[in-house]
Amino acid sequence: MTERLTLTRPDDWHLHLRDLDVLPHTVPATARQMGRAIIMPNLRPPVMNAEQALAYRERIMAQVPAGSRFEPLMVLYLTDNTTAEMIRAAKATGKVAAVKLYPAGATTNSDSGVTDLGKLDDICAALAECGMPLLVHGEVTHNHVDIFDREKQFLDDILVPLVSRHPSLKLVVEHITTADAVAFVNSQGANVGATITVQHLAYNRNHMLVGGIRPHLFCLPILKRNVHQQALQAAAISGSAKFFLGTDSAPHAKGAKESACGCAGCFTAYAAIELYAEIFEDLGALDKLEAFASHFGPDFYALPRNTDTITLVRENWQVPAEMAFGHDVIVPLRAGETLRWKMLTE
Ligand SMILES: NC(=O)N[C@@H](CC(=O)O)C(=O)O
Ligand SMILES: [Zn+2]
Ligand SMILES: [Zn+2]
Repeated sequence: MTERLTLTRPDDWHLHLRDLDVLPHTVPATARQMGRAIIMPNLRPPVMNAEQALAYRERIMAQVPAGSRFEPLMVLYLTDNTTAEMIRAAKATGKVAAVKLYPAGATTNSDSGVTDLGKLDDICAALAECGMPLLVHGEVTHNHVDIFDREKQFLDDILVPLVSRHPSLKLVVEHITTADAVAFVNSQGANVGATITVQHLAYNRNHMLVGGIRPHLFCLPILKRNVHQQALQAAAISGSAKFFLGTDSAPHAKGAKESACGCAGCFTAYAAIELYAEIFEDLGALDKLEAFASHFGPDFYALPRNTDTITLVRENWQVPAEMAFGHDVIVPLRAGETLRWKMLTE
């Protein structure tokens, strides 16, 4: 049995740090493990232009612990008013790595998102020209489409035509949740990839709904049936460079989750690599973890792989029931449970 595992330092290609008083908690949690992270722009108001991205980056950098070389990779939030010129200006800063498409109303703080996805052609052309990836929250938002079918419908209605109009566009289907998304990504060239979260690998909708409703497992896109979970697991351990680590760690205060109308999002950043290690080990594929966590993401983004390493040791430890979160508390994924891997801190 492997007792100790040394990996190239991983990166998180999908992360929510939020802002202001919670940054002193969210930034160190990720900076301890990850070399870089793609910082999601769904603040209120969102990060819509280069200037806002640089200002947000400064607020993040102010909370990076001394000695850490953590680098936040900033992202612009597409709205109906984003122009190709704004994309080029963001690229020119050298600090903005990607652009995020949230269909309006699809998820947390997405009300300023794009309302007419048919009008994205100029933006996609500018992105393809800059070599900047388009990151998508891939769900349609129509009332008549069942919440469990929204990802598949987005693939069929939006992404298939989009990639055929922009064959060289780099596209990341974020936090994929279905066998359909795995098949879509596999059917495309090397310019189309996907992130896979801890929660979508570890759980299916039964875990969330059988025996009582578990609000801390509620995230978007929502957990699907077990056959989809199995397809995601197979993709993650397949060794295909199209699938890489993106936690979608999305903290919401305890009261906002344990509520009559609870927020979507799971907090996993505190032990992201340990959580993935446990899943990969359970799937008999610990040897596939390093490429998924540390190689395929930078390769896709055309960035160098990290040159330092982290070490995990087999050691049981109990996840706290709650963690500090600004003036509030947060309930982490797997609160109160025992994890079996622990990252050594230098
Ligand atoms: N994934 C989630 O359930 N929530 C994310 C938004 C997102 O990534 O869709 C959040 O910002 O809370
Ligand atoms: Zn999303
Ligand atoms: Zn997210």
